[in-house]
Amino acid sequence: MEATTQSSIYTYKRDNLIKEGDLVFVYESADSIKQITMKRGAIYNNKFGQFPHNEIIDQAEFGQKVYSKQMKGWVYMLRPTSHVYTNSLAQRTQILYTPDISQVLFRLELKPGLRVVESGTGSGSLSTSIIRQILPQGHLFTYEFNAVRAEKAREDFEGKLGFKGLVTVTHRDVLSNGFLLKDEESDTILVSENSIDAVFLDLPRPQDAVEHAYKVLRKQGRLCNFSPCIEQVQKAVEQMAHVGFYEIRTFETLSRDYITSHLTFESINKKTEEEGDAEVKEAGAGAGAGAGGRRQQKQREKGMVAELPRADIRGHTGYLTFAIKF
Ligand SMILES: C[S@@+](CC[C@H](N)C(=O)[O-])C[C@H]1O[C@@H](n2cnc3c(N)ncnc32)[C@H](O)[C@@H]1O
Repeated sequence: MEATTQSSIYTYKRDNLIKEGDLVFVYESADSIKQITMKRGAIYNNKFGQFPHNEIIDQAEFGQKVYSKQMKGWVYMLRPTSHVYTNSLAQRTQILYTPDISQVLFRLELKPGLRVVESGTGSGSLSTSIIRQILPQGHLFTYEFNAVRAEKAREDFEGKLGFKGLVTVTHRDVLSNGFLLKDEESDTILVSENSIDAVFLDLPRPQDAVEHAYKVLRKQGRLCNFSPCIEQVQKAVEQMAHVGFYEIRTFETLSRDYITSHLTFESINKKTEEEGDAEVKEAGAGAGAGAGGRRQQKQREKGMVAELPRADIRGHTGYLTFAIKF
């Protein structure tokens, strides 16, 4: 892919330097990642102090640690990726997360050049991953019946994410009106019967969208439905079989995260002496205070690295049902 002057969620810049207009993910900690667009004169503020954009633009690189003006702490300036975007977007609805998104991209066999239909758009979490998978020649047609969400998604995709020309957001109730689509201005047919490679559904009463999906899918096109409850799955599956889908299979994705932690022997020993208890203290991951951060760095060197399961494991999100049109 060509180098560009603006880094969007899909362009890969060979030049690693952060420029004005670049979308940057500010990593404060694993649980706090903020999106900012670099603008001369602007200042990013957090608990560590001020981060003037002027001191970052044309000076810092993606992946670099940047200290606040007051030297009270630091953040990492990260390049945009789908995973980080999903974990930092403005949530307007329930969203799909990486474990489910991975299954969807893989089992729908999405690849560059494909034409995909999605409904509802929601917060655009899945949409961004689909677009990244099918660019540069593919296209996503995404439908959302909430007018405000449709407009916000259009703004995000065409503005800060740099997806103009790769996605069409349509404000529509797809259960009543289906997916056939025409550009009224140019009178061009955008979505016709048998013209789509994959359809993804994430909306209430999916069974009422199944026939619409069948109509626009080409032969061997793939359908995926995401439903949080099994009763909805049963109705959708019944309808899929009824309209002529084959290879209908449902999956539930359960994923256990492990966190890489730096454990300090110093803290283990101190605790043992004080309490006779070998409790382990984490030296802390991610951003930290300036002097404190350097102290932690030294402790880390003396400690060990361990993989610990997250306490707050994400459980059931929903069921993914896949089917093929023959
Ligand atoms: C759970 S959200 C989708 C989240 C999305 N998959 C994501 O990852 O960000 C469901 C969306 O479907 C929309 N929706 C519900 N019924 C619809 C319909 N009949 N036609 C179009 N969109 C609909 C809702 O407004 C809502 O925004």
